[in-house]
Amino acid sequence: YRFLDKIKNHPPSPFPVLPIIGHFYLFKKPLHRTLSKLSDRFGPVLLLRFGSRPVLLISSPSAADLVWAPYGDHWRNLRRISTLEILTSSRVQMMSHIRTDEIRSLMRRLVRSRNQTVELKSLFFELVLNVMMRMIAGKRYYGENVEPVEDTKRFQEMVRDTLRLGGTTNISDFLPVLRFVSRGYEKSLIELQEKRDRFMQRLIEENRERASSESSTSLSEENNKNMIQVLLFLQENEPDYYTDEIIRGMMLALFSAGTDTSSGLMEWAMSLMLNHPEVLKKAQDELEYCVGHDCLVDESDLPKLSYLHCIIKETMRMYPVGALIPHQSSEEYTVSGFRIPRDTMLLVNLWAIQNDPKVWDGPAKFKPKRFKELGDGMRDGFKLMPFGVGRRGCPGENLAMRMVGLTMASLIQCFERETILNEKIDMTEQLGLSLSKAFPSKLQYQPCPTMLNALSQI
Ligand code: HEM
Repeated sequence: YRFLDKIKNHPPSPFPVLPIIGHFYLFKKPLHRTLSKLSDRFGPVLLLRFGSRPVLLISSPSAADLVWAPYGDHWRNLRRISTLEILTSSRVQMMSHIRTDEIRSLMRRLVRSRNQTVELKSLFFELVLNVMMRMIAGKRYYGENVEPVEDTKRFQEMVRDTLRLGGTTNISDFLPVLRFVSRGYEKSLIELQEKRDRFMQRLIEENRERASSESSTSLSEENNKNMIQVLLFLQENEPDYYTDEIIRGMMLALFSAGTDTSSGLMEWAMSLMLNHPEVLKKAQDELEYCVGHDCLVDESDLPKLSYLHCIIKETMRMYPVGALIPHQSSEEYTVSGFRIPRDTMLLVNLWAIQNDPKVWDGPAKFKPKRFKELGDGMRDGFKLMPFGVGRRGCPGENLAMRMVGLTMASLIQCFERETILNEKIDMTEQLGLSLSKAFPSKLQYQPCPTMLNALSQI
């Protein structure tokens, strides 16, 4: 290992990677915690080598501006399209009816299944998938009024395979010499990718046919367009730039970056609130004060719900769903006088930064109110960056905050909930690269008597 001040103008030296893997596998700790221990022991900025690959591990807010390092071409196009065309605030706003519809459909489902046990993970995951797929392609695949047709089955199977393969740790990512062990895994990944490509291409063709058969006026109305239609419209003028491959890549990027993250955050936040009834009570009081009982909370109410906003932020601080942000320098790069070699993987340990006792007061405590005291200036010091920062920061932040905010607000406003046998929810983290719950949170929902009237109207 080398500390950052020692790597100035030196190439990375080989780091014995076995202790990391040993810790990961033997002590069964999630990787962000293992790497955090390593940083505690050797320093907050380490240059390691995994096989032939230099890896810069950052666990300190003062070094986090390294995430500004240059990035490669292959992602630049997708990035540009997502921020300038697809996830602009006006388009996200235009699609608010989809989020409202889907959240109301979830509420009807919960009213119907009162006294039955529900699993938060699948509930939120299906909600977010429906929202994302309606925004992308105008179709939903789960819940009410969804026919079990071939297309639906294919989509659901594809999602299952993605979760199964995505949740597997591939040992050859850490030790490339063991590549032969993971050949079967790599083959399954390639097959899955081909399946997803065929599925996405079919959706593109369907929308292309619809565009040519529908009147040009109905499609020129921005409100009616899904994301594929927006991209096909752009393709007409710039076919070499907006190719079908780019459209498929865009769909996949939104689908994979937006679903697990948003639903994971909702599960962590709801579980934390169930374990802290005093926080839940304050959130209920806020909703009662700001919205009342006569109508359901709406996206336009979200700016008034400042305590709910603090709960979401505090959840993201304690359980950032992207706990380790990986970047890669496409060229040799110098920052603050330190030389970062080309092709270095920059791994920012967000979890370690956001849970560092030197930076946060009592970081293991769930204390939403700390954000009321600290205000929004927190970001400036790179102490809290659950969506990343700068030009590689998450382009879906606005969408995610609206979707998560409205779902949480609706559940808090309309339902009373009981954990199974009133036990505390187990907050153990799953092993793996993303930060998800090891055990699903299960509970029963009962509509609040005061909200029955408003609920009966949806
Ligand atoms: C709670 C929800 C979410 C969280 C916590 C989250 C977090 C993140 C983080 C940490 C990154 C990496 C930033 C970096 O590399 O510096 C990222 C990237 C990205 N996110 Fe999100 N995200 C969320 C929801 C979404 C949604 C809803 C979408 C879109 C529909 C989305 C689309 C993307 C895309 C396309 C990237 C890649 C950007 C790039 O590499 O340039 N995310 N997100």
